[in-house]
Amino acid sequence: MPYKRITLTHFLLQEQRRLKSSGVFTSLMNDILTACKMVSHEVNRGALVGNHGVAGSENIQGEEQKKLDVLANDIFIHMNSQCGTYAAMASEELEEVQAVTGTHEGRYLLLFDPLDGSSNIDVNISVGSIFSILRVPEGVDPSSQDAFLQPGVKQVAAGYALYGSSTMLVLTTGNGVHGFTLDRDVGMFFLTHPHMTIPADTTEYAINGSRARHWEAPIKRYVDECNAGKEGPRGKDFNMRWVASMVAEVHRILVRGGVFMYPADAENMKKGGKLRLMYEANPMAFIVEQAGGLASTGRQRLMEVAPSALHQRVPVILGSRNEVERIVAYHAEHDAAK
Ligand SMILES: O=P(O)(O)OC[C@H]1O[C@](O)(COP(=O)(O)O)[C@@H](O)[C@@H]1O
Ligand SMILES: [Mg+2]
Ligand SMILES: [Mg+2]
Repeated sequence: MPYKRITLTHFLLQEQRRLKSSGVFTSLMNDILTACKMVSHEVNRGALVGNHGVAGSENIQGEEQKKLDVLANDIFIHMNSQCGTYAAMASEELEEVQAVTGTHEGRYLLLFDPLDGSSNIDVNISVGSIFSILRVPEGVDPSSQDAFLQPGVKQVAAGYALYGSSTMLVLTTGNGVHGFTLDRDVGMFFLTHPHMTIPADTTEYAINGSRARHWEAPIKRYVDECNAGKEGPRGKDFNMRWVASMVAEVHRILVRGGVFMYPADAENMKKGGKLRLMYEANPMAFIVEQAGGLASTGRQRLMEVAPSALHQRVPVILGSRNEVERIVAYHAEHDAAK
C-alpha cells in the first residue's frame, strides 16, 4: 500500500492552499504541537520522575495546583514565546495575561488550559490540554485583559491534545474538525480522523450525577427522562459516562456522539458554574459546532457569551444537536413558566 500518512503540518499547508489563505495556521500551530508533545512526554513519565502529586500552590481559581498543572503551564508559556507568533497569552494557571516580550509582530493571542482533568493525573486516567487562538484587536494593547475579552465566535482556531491510550491532537481552523495521532517513534502527529462529525442523536449523556440535588429543574427533567429509559418519555434506554476530564468527554462525543453537561447549579451559581469560558468552554464550543453539534449555556449559544473577565465561569451543555436543542427547550419552557 502506498505510504499515505499526512502530517498535521502538511495537512494545514494543504488546507491553506485549498482555502488560498496565508500561511498563518502552520506558524500558529507549530509551537503548540511541540508543547503538546512535551506535555505528553511528562504525563507519560508520571510517577517515574515525580510528576504526580500536588505542587503546594494554588492558582487564581483558588484550586490546589498539581505538579503537572504547573509543568504543563511552564511548557506552554516557554514553547509559545519563542517565535513571535503570539503577542500575549492567558492561562488557567496564571492570574494575569502574559505579554510575550521582544516580539511586536505577534498578531495573535493564545489562551490555554495547560492540563485539563487534573484530578485524574494521579489515578492514570486521560487528561488533556485545551487551546484557543484569537487575533489581537486593532488598536488594543495585546497585553491587556481587554484584548482577550472577545466572544467565542472571534476564535481563529481551537483545539485540544488528549493524553490517553494514544496522544491525539484535534483541531479546527473554521473548516471542519480533524484529528491527528502522535507517532512517538518519529515525533510527529499524523492525520487519522479527518472531518470528525457528531451524530445529531445519541443515547449517551455525561454529567456529574453527585450534584443532582443542586440541579435546576430543566437539567433534572432531562436526566430523569434519560434514566426512565424505554418505559419513559424518551422511549429508549440511555447510557451515562463521567470521566471528569472535559477533553476526554468531548473527544468521546466527537467520535460516537453524546451530550456533556456541566450546568450552573444551586451550589456554584454565584461563580457562574464550574468550567471557564475563555479556555475551556469557547474552544470546545468552536470544535463541537464545527463538527455539526451545538454548544449552549442552556439559555444562550456559548460562543456568543460576551466575556467580562478572563477567568469567568459558564454553564456548559454541548454535543449532539438534537439533545442540546431539547435541553435548551426545557430551559425556555422552565423560564417561561416562572
Ligand atoms: O470534578 P468534577 O466536579 O466532576 O469536575 C470535572 C471537570 O473539571 C475539570 O477537571 C476542570 O478542568 P481542570 O482540571 O483544568 O481544572 C474538567 O476537565 C472536568 O470536566
Ligand atoms: Mg480544565
Ligand atoms: Mg486545568
